[in-house]
Amino acid sequence: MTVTDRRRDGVLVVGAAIFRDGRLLAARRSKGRHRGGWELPGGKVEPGESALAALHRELDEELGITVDLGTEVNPSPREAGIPFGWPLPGVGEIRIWTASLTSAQQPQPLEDHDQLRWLDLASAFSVDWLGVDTKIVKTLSDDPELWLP
Ligand SMILES: Nc1nc2c([nH]c(=O)n2[C@H]2C[C@H](O)[C@@H](COP(=O)(O)OP(=O)(O)OP(=O)(O)O)O2)c(=O)[nH]1
Repeated sequence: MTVTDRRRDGVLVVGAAIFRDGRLLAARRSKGRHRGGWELPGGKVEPGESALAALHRELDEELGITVDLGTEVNPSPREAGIPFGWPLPGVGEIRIWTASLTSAQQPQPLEDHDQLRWLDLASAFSVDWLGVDTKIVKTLSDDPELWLP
């Protein structure tokens, strides 16, 4: 897979929609401005780092897991109007990929999170997602294949 490290102004954040047995992994932030909000795990791309390298690094640091990445989850062209990821107002943008665990691993909230939860489609909106994540999860919920047990 070829991934361009295009970016608009501001910080580039990357995240993973990790599915296991038809459930999506949600993580609750334990500190900072977004404390208590639920997100897709990931973090900021560091200078000189590729987006995908950053994503694998963040998942290892935050959850102690290794993943296989699937496809990028993009906003609908109508909503985005441009071929970038999801706008993070005042921050930059976030790009999201679907992912699966490479083996039978148990993600742990090692840093940045205090709770993890696996959500099926029926409970996908039962947590208080950060603003843009609500839209991302809505897009994910439109693809029933991801949620097959
Ligand atoms: N990781 C992640 N961040 C998100 C999501 N949705 C969302 O608005 N954000 C925002 C919150 C933060 O402003 C920014 C990500 O910063 P971060 O704090 O996770 O990144 P990091 O671990 O590299 O940061 P740092 O504490 O080392 O500075 O993006 C999401 O689904 N996942």
